[in-house]
Amino acid sequence: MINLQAKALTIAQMKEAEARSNELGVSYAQLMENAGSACTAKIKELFPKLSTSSVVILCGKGNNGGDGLVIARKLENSAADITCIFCCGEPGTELSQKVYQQAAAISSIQFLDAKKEPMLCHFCLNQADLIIDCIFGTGFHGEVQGSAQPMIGTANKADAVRIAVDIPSGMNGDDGSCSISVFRADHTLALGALKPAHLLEDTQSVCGKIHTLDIGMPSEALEDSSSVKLLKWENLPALLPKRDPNANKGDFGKLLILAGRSGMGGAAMMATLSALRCGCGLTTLAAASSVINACFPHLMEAVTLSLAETKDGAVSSESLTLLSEHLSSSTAAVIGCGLGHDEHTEKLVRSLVKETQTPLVIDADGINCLAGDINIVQTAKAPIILTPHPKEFSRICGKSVAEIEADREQAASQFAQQYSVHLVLKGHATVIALPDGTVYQNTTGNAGMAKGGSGDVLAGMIGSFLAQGIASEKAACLAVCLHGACGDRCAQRLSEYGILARDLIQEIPLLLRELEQNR
Ligand SMILES: NC(=O)C1=CN([C@@H]2O[C@H](COP(=O)(O)OP(=O)(O)OC[C@H]3O[C@@H](n4cnc5c(N)ncnc54)[C@H](OP(=O)(O)O)[C@@H]3O)[C@@H](O)[C@H]2O)[C@@H](O)CC1
Ligand SMILES: Nc1ncnc2c1ncn2[C@@H]1O[C@H](COP(=O)(O)OP(=O)(O)O)[C@@H](O)[C@H]1O
Ligand SMILES: [K+]
Repeated sequence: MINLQAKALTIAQMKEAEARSNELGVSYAQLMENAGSACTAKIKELFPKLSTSSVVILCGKGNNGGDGLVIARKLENSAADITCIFCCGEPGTELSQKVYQQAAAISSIQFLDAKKEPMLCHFCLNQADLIIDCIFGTGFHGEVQGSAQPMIGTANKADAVRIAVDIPSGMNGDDGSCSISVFRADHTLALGALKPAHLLEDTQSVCGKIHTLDIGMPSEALEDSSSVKLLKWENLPALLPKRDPNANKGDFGKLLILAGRSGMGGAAMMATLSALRCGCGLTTLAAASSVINACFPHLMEAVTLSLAETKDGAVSSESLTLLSEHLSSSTAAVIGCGLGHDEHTEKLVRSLVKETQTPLVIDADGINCLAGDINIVQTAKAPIILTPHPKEFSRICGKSVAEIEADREQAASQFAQQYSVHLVLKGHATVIALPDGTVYQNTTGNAGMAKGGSGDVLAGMIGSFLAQGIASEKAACLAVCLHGACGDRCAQRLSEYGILARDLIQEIPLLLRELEQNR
């Protein structure tokens, strides 16, 4: 697994991360102290008028309440007055009791109990300039009950800035479901990492603006979890191997690209040129004879293999033996870009996928040729990377495009695990899902790339890295993120409207140069 920071940690994973931090020497008490410090710094930044302001901190009896008590202590000299309201009785955990003792020693902090002095609590909330919500965090379940409920009600109506610590009280951190009574925040300070609820569209009006705060958890504690990992440009230098100075072309692999029916020569060319630009030793384009004739003058560095063509311009299944031979002497293959889909190509593709042991990237029509019975990928002998866009994915996974788009990571991961393939689900924030359940989400790329040809470029790039012996996971991550970065650079220069897929190919060597320098 490539070690990257997780996009979001579930509550269970967060608890694991806290336990690992503890094992690595950052104690629970230290984490709470750090959380209080990080929140205080962010609150000062978000609320510069603090020195003339009344601050109310709503505290629960768990550790979220403990965070509130640390914040009260740390804000002591910065605010005009500070009131802590215990909404569920006095602190109940060992940690929160300890920080309560420390806060209680400061005479300027007022402590109220919502059950015993409700009128005074409502009054303070109505007078407050800033309300900080520390009633419930990751330990919340069910519906808000008891005195917490009216406190949240008054806080939500008060003319104050509202800041929630970790999770707005009344919201479930995993699924974002909300109690009838939920604290409505202008800002939410996510401690250590985002929780899944922070990322949901439906919860944005409850969370307000979300800020993720570093609370000093060691990066190993956060990285080591199985949730979605963000793939960023900064991660790429480590994925690009150094080329051996003594190497020859045979050391950088042989890629076979089976692409291009008549009329789709552009796709074949695009995949071939991008493979060449990504450093493969020898790249062969196998395509319908009319495509080879048209492309040949533009592919000086590639080997071409002219295939028999049907009267409709498709690659004929007669080429099976020839292709099998070439495939067996290749170190990787890309199948599908502009290949077309008819009975000939289907027979050809299915036979190759069934027999070969050469690692495959299957794209576009290659995927369509398998859609009739996708179980073939499960029994295939070769490692397979599938690169569908959502519509192609819909044909092989049995879900509608809307269902896929509703949770792209989940849909991709389920498929990758079920069929034991690497799946690259393309589109905005391309998802890379591995058979072991690991999921990456790409952060590069833009809508300027939503044009015919961009996907062919990506297929060629993945194939090229794969042919050079880079493992499927790294080859897919490297190519996807680099491809998106090429799109971003091109958009800066040429606008999202004006970029062409061929511009992405020209950008590849420039960005590879930057990666080589940053390695
Ligand atoms: N662990 C660490 O190292 C660190 C943790 N940190 C902080 O701790 C937070 C998690 O703390 P936590 O686990 O104590 O849970 P928390 O959210 O405070 O609430 C639990 C309390 O609420 C109660 N309760 C729940 N639902 C209820 C309901 N519907 N109505 C009424 N009561 C209800 C529940 O009662 P019970 O379920 O036990 O009956 C229990 O008493 C986390 O979000 C972060 O802010 C940071 O400081 C960093 C270090
Ligand atoms: N809005 C977007 N943001 C980022 N990348 C995008 C966006 N739209 C498309 N792309 C990328 O462009 C490529 C388009 O591929 P695809 O849909 O297969 O097109 P084609 O096969 O016609 O080239 C994919 O790599 C995809 O991730
Ligand atoms: K909270």
